[in-house]
Amino acid sequence: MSQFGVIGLAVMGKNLALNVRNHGFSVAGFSIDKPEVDAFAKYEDDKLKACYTWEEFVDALEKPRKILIQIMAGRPVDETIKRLLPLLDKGDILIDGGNSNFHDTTRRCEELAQSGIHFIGMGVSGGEEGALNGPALMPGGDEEAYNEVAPILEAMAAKTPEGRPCVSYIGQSSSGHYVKMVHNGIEYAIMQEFSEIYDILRQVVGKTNDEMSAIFNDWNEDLVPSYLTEITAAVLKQQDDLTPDHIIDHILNEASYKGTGNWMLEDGVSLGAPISVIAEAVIARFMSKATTREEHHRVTEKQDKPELITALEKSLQLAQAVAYAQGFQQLTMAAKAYSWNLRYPAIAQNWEAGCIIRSAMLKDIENAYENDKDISVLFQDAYFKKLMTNNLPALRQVVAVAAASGIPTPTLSASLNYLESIFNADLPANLIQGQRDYFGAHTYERNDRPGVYHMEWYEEK
Ligand SMILES: NC(=O)C1=CN([C@@H]2O[C@H](COP(=O)(O)OP(=O)(O)OC[C@H]3O[C@@H](n4cnc5c(N)ncnc54)[C@H](OP(=O)(O)O)[C@@H]3O)[C@@H](O)[C@H]2O)C=CC1
Ligand SMILES: O=C(CO)[C@H](O)[C@H](O)COP(=O)(O)O
Repeated sequence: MSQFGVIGLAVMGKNLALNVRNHGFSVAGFSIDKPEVDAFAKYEDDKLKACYTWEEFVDALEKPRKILIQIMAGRPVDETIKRLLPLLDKGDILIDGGNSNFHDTTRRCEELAQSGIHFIGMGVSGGEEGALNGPALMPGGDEEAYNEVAPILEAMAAKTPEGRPCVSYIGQSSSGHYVKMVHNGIEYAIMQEFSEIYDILRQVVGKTNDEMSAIFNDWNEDLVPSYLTEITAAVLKQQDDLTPDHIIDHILNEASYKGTGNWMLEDGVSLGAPISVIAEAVIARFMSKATTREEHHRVTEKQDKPELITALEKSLQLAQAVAYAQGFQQLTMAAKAYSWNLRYPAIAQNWEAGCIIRSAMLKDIENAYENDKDISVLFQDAYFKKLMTNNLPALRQVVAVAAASGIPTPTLSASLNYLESIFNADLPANLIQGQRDYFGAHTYERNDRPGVYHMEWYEEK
């Protein structure tokens, strides 16, 4: 009998199953796609079983069954649960490891609780390589069920540099999938920040692909050590296999998306979360498909100055911190709105290895929330306040240089505007309140006395 089951044996499911097996647990795998099962069967041994029918799969599992569903999110997950339910027993545990929308997970938690099936909505990050060698896992939902599967999840998860597993119970209901959604929103933001820095390096500083690759490699050892820095250097260096050029110069500049970043924005809007950088990153992907591609005037004078390259590195470091800060800010607002008891140091720890947004900075974020779990803005923490003070002049300089050169910097500019606004007691929203009260009698509050006021701005005609 197998200790763990995986449904869906595409890139993620197959590698997660192999990961479980490689950590000494027996695993059974099933997919509705026969070629996927055939490919999986090639790994068969005394700890790995490939199953060709739903019944064979369910019967191969030890009770209570522990089943990871790793398939395309959306309706396929509901269809799979519907197909499985008659074959399961009360007390069995279902884990949805796909990128499911958290609203679907909330509903599934409620529906499955009524059937006596324990349900865990689990965010998974790390791509193909992470799935095999150690992903970051973000499980939420039934805590009792989490404790049952924790030994397997902890064994398969990535480990932080200190050897701690990148998995822990996130919280109630759909909070695990919510945290994965926020992870992806941060991912969109940091990726867009990299692309803007790349644009300035090539257009304004005039660096070649190999030079830019070397610069990102240097930064990976310096102020911006992260997986995304590492792969940016690798992507820029890669030769094309169809032409003598670098592949980057032949990749169409339209960014696709499956939607998790968009979902974060949708919920951010409903919560009133000031996630401007993530919003700009989502919209930048839309813009990459919407642009007319007509050339406009750009200042072409090159500025190959070491000071500008240093300013770009400091800007990227600070903008990356803003992306994380906005993600955590939305998490704190969601925790309040949805009554989740989220542990922010544990979430930062879960992201320290294995996932796409892993970086050395996450340890500093873990420390910040360990020191004060109630900070509403990451830059209230002493370490991040100092980072902001040190790097803000560089970010101002970079945004100004880009603007003067006609280079769009939606996320770098939004990062700057966030920092200029978030500690600003003098924002001009008083004028907006005056206008609202003028045209719509919407009332306003005063800064010198309590209460709600309305001004008779004009005489009625
Ligand atoms: N790829 C990545 O880097 C990451 C992916 N994820 C998430 O993990 C999940 C799996 O991703 P990935 O491995 O890339 O594969 P896909 O997202 O491409 O999903 C393919 C799998 O879903 C199965 N499937 C589709 N429709 C159904 C259905 N109606 N019933 C049962 N199975 C169905 C497919 O079977 P069939 O071939 O028959 O259609 C196949 O096994 C997704 O939710 C994805 O968002 C999470 C983190 C990273
Ligand atoms: O979850 C992931 C990484 O963390 C997946 O790779 C996801 O598909 C990335 O999002 P998008 O496809 O929208 O860029």
